[in-house]
Amino acid sequence: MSTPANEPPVIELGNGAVAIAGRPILRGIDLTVRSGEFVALMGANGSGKSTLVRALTGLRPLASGSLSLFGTPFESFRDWRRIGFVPQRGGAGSGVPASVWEIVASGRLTHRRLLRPLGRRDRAAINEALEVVGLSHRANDGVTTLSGGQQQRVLIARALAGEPELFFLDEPTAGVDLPNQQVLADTLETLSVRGSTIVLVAHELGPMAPLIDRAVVMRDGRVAYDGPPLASADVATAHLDGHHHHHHEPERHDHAPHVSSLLDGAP
Ligand SMILES: Nc1ncnc2c1ncn2[C@@H]1O[C@H](COP(=O)(O)OP(=O)(O)OP(=O)(O)O)[C@@H](O)[C@H]1O
Repeated sequence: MSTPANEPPVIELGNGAVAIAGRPILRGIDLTVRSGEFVALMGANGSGKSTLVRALTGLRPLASGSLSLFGTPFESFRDWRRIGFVPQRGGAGSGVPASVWEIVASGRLTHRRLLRPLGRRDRAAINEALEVVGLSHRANDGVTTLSGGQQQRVLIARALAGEPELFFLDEPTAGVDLPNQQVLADTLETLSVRGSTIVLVAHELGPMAPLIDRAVVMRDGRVAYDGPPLASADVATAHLDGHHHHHHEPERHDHAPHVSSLLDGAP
């Protein structure tokens, strides 16, 4: 996924800080993500991963710092269809039992002109998204009749239907069984090979480990590590938690290995 040198970063956050109810949650965050990168955002519970994703998607305001998306300052950014967000599962499927197709179609709404029915192109995108996650045959079923892992795939299909260039996924494999994790990993690989930029919040990478270009490890609301994925991300977390009380200078790393070379078994 080589990027033309003149292309602006997809995400550029400088010295970002977030406070919730007056309490500092994130501090001094510098994060640059380039087009086509597959970044894993890791770290212990409560280290600030979800809060960072919310700040990057505008769901949580920055107390200070500068944020640009696709080279546009956040304040003037309007092109939200370029961004897909798969939230942490949790309540998905509770309440109104929408059908799988309806949930996925909701991800297409930003493309649709106001009050116009979905067009042929919209339907094609919705159906393709269902196919990618392997749920075409469940399109008309209520989401509540699906397993947790399948519901997670519905949420990914919803983001896919919008055909975004940048995907945020918050813990998509939490509580998902291994076969479903593998389907998720295959889906993300497809997206990555197509050139999508992916920011994945994950506690454990599991079958997604070989896809990652770069790991960003959060600790106490700061970036404790930014660099090539280590042999085991759990080692990274354990290492950082166990021995270091001061955060590391982030390690810059602009030449991420290609997904394909990782899959070929290169280091
Ligand atoms: N809405 C909120 N109100 C109060 N505190 C919050 C809120 N959201 C997050 N926090 C606090 O901010 C800190 C970071 O939380 P965050 O959810 O970003 O961490 P995380 O790394 O994503 O953890 P997890 O893996 O548990 O999702 C935690 O101390 C949490 O208690």
